[in-house]
Formats: sequence, C-alpha cells, structure tokens
Amino acid sequence: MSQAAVSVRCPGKTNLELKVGPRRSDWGDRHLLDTTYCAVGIYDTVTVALKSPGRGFSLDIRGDHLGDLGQGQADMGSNLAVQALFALAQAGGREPDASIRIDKRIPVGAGLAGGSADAAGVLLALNILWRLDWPHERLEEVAAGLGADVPFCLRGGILRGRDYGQTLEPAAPGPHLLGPSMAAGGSGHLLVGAYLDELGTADVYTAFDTMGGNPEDDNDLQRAACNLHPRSRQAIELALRAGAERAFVSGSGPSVVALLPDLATARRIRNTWAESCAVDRIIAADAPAWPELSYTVSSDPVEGGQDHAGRREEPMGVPGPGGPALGTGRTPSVAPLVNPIA
Ligand SMILES: C[C@@](CO)(OP(=O)(O)O)[C@H](O)COP(=O)(O)OP(=O)(O)OC[C@H]1O[C@@H](n2ccc(N)nc2=O)[C@H](O)[C@@H]1O
Ligand SMILES: Nc1ncnc2c1ncn2[C@@H]1O[C@H](COP(=O)(O)OP(=O)(O)O)[C@@H](O)[C@H]1O
Repeated sequence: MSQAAVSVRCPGKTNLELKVGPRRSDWGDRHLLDTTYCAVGIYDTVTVALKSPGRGFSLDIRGDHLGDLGQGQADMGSNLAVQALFALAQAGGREPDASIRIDKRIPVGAGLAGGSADAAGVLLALNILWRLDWPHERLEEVAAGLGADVPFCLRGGILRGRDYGQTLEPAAPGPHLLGPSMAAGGSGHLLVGAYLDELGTADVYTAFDTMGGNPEDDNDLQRAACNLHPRSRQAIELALRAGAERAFVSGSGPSVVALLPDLATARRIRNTWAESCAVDRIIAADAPAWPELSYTVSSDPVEGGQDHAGRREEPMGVPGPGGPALGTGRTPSVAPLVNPIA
C-alpha cells in the first residue's frame, strides 16, 4: 500500500528589529510589537503522513540538540507541532489521525522560533494532505492562535510583524537592519551563536517590563536577555570587535546573530567565539530563507516517519500566494529581500 507524505524544510527566524510596546489585555497580556522578521537558513524538517481513521497521532522527534524536548517526560500534546495538527483539524473539520516526524536542527528555546517553525510546517503539510488548499491568509488565522511567530513561519523571507507579531506586511529594511552587504543584494551570510541554555520567552518579557530596553539596541528585549544570560552580551561584543556588520540577540534569546560582510570576518568571529567559549554552538546560515515542501509517496511505509527505500520525492514550491506555484521546484535560493504578500 503506498502512502503519501509531505515534508517541509522549515527555516528558523530572527528579528532584525524588535520594538516592544505595552502589554495588551485583549491579547492575553502579550506586548504590542513592531518587528522585522527574517527567516534564516537553519531548518527543521517536518514530515507528516495521514494515518488510518481512528489511529490518532504519533510524534517522532530526532536531533542532537533537543533541549527540554529530549527529556523523556516531554509532553507530546504540548508540542507546538501537535497543537498545530489539532488546531487545523478543528478548523478544517478533519480528524487528527496523522504521524509527525521532526528532524530538529533549530536550537530549542533559542529565540529562533523552532517550535513556531515546526507548527507552520505541520499546517503547510496538512493543507495539502487534507486537500484543504487554503491560501496563506486563512492558514494564518489558525497560525496566530498557536503563537505570534507562526504566521510568519508559514511564509518566510523578510516581513514586518505588527500587533503581537501576527499581522504581516511587506518590509523594506535598509542597510541599517540588514547590514550593508546584505542590503546591497548580497546573499546574507550570518553566524548564529547558540547555547545549551534556554531562555523562557515569558521570563524575558517580564524582565523587559522591569528594566526596559537600550535605545541603541534594535531589539528591545536584548538588554533583558543579556541580563538573564550574560554570555550573549559577551558574544555580541566579540563579534562586533571582530568586524561583524551587526550582532544582536535573536528575539527573546539567548542565541546571538552576527551579520557578516565577508568570509574573512566569518573566520575571525568563529575563532574568537571558539577561543573565548562565548557560545556553545556556531551555526552558519544564509538569509533570508523560505519553507520548502516536497511530496513523498512511499510504498509499504513504516509508521512513525521512518525513512524508506521506496520513496519518490517531488520538490514543490512555497504554497499559495507569496511564492512560486506548487510543483515549480524549490524556492529561489536568493529571493527578493521583500517577500511580497500577494
Ligand atoms: C519573542 C518573540 C519574537 O518574535 O519570539 P522568540 O524570539 O521567543 O522566538 C515572540 O514575540 C514570541 O511570541 P510567542 O511565540 O507568541 O510567545 P510565547 O512563547 O507564546 O509567549 C510566552 C509568554 O511571553 C509573553 N509575551 C509573548 C509575546 C508578546 N508579544 N508579548 C509577551 O508578553 C507572554 O507572557 C506569553 O505568555
Ligand atoms: N516543536 C517544538 N520545537 C521546539 N520547542 C518546542 C516545540 N514544541 C514546543 N516547544 C516548547 O517551546 C519552547 C520554546 O521553543 P522554541 O520555539 O524553540 O524557542 P523560542 O520561542 O525561544 O524561539 C521550548 O522550550 C519547548 O518547551
């Protein structure tokens, strides 16, 4: 028996700018935000396949750096990928009988929206497997209920996020935000300094309420994140001293992003971060990035998303508006800096 599955390469995200306003009780006490999201080429791969009716769901997470996801007692039901399955099942009138496999590479609890990326991957995959064929705008309504970053993670690229981050519109960040080389149309090479430590997003926002942000920082959460995780401040200072065009905490942190003018600078930053032990992992990535879907038909598949010899994989484009039509092949590697919303 052949089984269809959809795999989505889901990029993580950083915030080239993050301005934080007051909390809003009508948004569950979340802060008002004005942010410039940028998807980065560190990918989780989410593979979803439908299961026979009544078989329920399964979740299989693999990777070397799973943070609190790797602990035995990690509650599968609270995983954002599973929450996305149930949210779309309810919105689309389907039964949540599906297997989800996540091959994680996005550091967990890092400010890189790994959970949001996985949730977006599940929504994109089920939109195809359940033949909903909803446009992004309709998927974004479900996504916004899962987390502020999930609507952006459906699209990728570089977009402005307002309200609590879920309202998206085109962004045209200048050299100040992208760094001159990326703004000049170069493919944005960047380094991410990641940590075994995690920072709770709620803790960082609470610390922000107390101490505010530094006016000279583009990320209002940076001061709070560095106060909670001083190694991040050290990594930023070392990267700037080594020639980074910009270096900043990614979202709620603790990971640090350094924008690079050239490969020589990349080498200098790698060396200084490694020698100083300012970070635990160094990940090179390009930006911006976009979700990449592939449709796999496996014969005699094995439950739980195991790889199988009889696989035939067809790359697809970014589904719906804002990207190539389905089946036109992978998204462009260097796409326009502004990812238009159609
Ligand atoms: C900070 C950002 C920047 O893009 O992402 P990360 O860097 O963590 O990935 C986002 O605002 C993360 O938004 P979201 O993904 O919805 O945060 P959650 O983890 O669901 O929220 C945890 C808690 O953080 C606080 N929170 C979250 C968002 C917001 N705009 N204001 C808040 O005050 C709330 O107390 C919330 O209960
Ligand atoms: N699929 C998932 N991937 C990563 N984290 C997840 C996932 N599902 C739930 N989580 C929870 O969300 C928390 C924040 O994860 P993540 O999105 O990686 O970080 P951040 O919100 O800092 O960008 C994690 O500590 C984890 O407990």
